[in-house]
Amino acid sequence: MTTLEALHLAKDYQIRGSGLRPHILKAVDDVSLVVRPGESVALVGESGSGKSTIAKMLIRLVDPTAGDITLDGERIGSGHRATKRYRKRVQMVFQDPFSSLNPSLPIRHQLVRPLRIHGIVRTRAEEERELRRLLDSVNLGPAAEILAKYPHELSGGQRQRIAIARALAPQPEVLIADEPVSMLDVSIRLEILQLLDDLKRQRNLAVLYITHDLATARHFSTQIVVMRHGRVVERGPSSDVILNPIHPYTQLLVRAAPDPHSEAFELDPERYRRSPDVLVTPDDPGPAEQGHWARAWTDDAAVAELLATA
Ligand SMILES: Nc1ncnc2c1ncn2[C@@H]1O[C@H](COP(=O)(O)OP(=O)(O)OP(=O)(O)O)[C@@H](O)[C@H]1O
Repeated sequence: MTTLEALHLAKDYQIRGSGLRPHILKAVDDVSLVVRPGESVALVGESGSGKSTIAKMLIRLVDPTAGDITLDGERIGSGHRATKRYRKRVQMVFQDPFSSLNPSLPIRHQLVRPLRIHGIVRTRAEEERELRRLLDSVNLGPAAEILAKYPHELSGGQRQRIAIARALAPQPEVLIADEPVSMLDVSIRLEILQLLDDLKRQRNLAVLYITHDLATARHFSTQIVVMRHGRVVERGPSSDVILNPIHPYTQLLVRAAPDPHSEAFELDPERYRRSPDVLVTPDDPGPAEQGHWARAWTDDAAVAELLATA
């Protein structure tokens, strides 16, 4: 199985404001991290700290200004073939299940394409078997019914399960999940996170979990990496970072979230269900106000489809 490593990654953007001289924004500045098989690393930090830019570099949507990305110690080559080989091994689940699926294609089509393109299936019989296996793995069924539906006929949670199934179709070894539940109704967030956790165990996946939510970061990840203004300010085993934060910024994040010694941080599912807002941090305005979080690149179903198929 595969270890994904980012070494001294950096991304600069040139910013041109009206009346201002162009300047360089260091969106990501010298970030290194390792995600090992069967392990989940949570990347946390407030809006604009550079988390999504790291995801975009790791999935090869954006070229780093500096630094390296390696799989099992090997650098990633450039060009279409190398990118396709890489994306077979490293897949991504997007934030917004309402726009990451192509609205004009039935679910069958959206799952079959990555299976065929990455050579997972060759015959019709294999196709049917693999489609059912994929739907089973995300707890969706009956298969014939789901496969015939269009995205608008599914709930947000069902769509995110399909998006996860599509990411799993190439049989990746690394999964990057960028705020995978923040657009979903609070009542189903835990289910989807539990599903990702189960899949991680069953498939020995290396998972990078990007989130604002310290409680789920602690519960679902072995390590937490805290980012601020493009840099890592603290990292360590999840419980250590949450219960004994060292950097003042991490202390601030933890203070702004529910009491780390409280049940909420233990992520008791019963309590979560009874008071669904208990895990909503100040950075997380809730599904109704999250429109602005849906960035153009995650909004674009074509990008999500491209990642699964090329
Ligand atoms: N294409 C771009 N051009 C210019 N600046 C960009 C671009 N993409 C991101 N940025 C800037 O880079 C910084 C990091 O953005 P990024 O989206 O990575 O943060 P984030 O931590 O993922 O935030 P959020 O949690 O809100 O998604 C921000 O200041 C953002 O405005």
